[in-house]
Amino acid sequence: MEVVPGASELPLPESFLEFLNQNGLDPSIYAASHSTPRYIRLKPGYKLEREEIEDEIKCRLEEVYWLPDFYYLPPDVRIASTKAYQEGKIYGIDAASGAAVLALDVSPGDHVLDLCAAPGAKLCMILDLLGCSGSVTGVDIARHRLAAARTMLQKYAIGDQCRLFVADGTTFSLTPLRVQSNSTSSNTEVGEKTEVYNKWTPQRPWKERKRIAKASKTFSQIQEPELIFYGQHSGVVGSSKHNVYRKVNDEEISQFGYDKVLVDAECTHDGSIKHIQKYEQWGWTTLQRRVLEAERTDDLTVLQLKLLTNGFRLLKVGGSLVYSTCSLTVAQNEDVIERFLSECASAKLQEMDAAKNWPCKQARLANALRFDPVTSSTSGLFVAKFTKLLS
Ligand SMILES: C[S@@+](CC[C@H](N)C(=O)[O-])C[C@H]1O[C@@H](n2cnc3c(N)ncnc32)[C@H](O)[C@@H]1O
Repeated sequence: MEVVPGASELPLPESFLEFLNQNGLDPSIYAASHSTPRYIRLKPGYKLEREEIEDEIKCRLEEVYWLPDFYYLPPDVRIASTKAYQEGKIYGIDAASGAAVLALDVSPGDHVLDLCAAPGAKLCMILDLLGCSGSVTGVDIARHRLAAARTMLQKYAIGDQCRLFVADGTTFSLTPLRVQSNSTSSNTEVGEKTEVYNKWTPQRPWKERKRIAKASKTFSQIQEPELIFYGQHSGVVGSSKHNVYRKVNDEEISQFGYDKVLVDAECTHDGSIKHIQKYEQWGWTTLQRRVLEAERTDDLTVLQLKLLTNGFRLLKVGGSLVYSTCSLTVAQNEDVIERFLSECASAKLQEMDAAKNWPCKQARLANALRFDPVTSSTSGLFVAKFTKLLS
């Protein structure tokens, strides 16, 4: 496949330039990609170690003026081999991703759902913002990716209030464990032995390991979300399986659903030039096949709408949902949102209080925002926030 040194000064393959063209995106938005800084976030409590960390990585950590606890470094600085990273004092996370999490406005005590959680950078930030009450439920359809998120929780020692489910976010239906339901829709049989969750341990009994191995091969046949991690204060320990997997009706969800939901949807990743550049090694034909084919992008917009709709269904009245993608196409963002708003009368696009001084652009819809490398010096990201009205 011919690779054209386009207006972006990056060797972008012809098919990607064509994809940009078809979606009305100017390749020059990537012109600044080589100089886009590397961003890190300091784990709360480690601010005083900033100088020590600077000595180790041999450069200054410059504060991101519009995003608390975020710093930027020259793009070529590597952090993976540093002690600060290995000891879990710093996270590598793009500032635009940080903005999407900040837009959620997480408060201590919130019950938060992260519907496309893996590999977990935003999940970690949500947990850091949560304080010591409330819970976070992370869901992802890709088991190996969610297992990587679990490793991150352990590395940063922040999993105490978190539970992770391998599940399809378009049908996931479990509410946070605060539901005090009078529901008669109990599915516990009279006399059924009540199994209660004990402290989570990575050692799974043989029978369960066998079931997991089978399940990971045939996800499409699994009906039930698979709990692959839960922290001591996630609400799971001491709860019965019946309670964790209890089905609740929509009326109960409007009262006891999640306070905040993040739908960081699967997308073509075209806003993240670092992701696209990985195809230089994987092969540009793989990019064509996996990302750009029209059939795949059509399926994606259907998936995005389903994820958004289901995430919103699980939100309680008065709660907030943030929808983000690292695509800059209108089809995966504004079009999905417009369709969703036309189908869901209780959804209202909301202004993002945190966004007052963010260096981003207004999207085609009022209150929705776009980050791109040229305007924001970040990776590309689309962010919109909704609130749930009483219907
Ligand atoms: C953009 S990534 C999420 C990144 C993540 N929020 C983070 O900050 O690390 C999109 C994720 O959606 C997941 N995904 C795709 N289809 C899904 C579905 N039907 N249900 C749940 N997750 C899905 C993918 O496995 C992928 O991990």
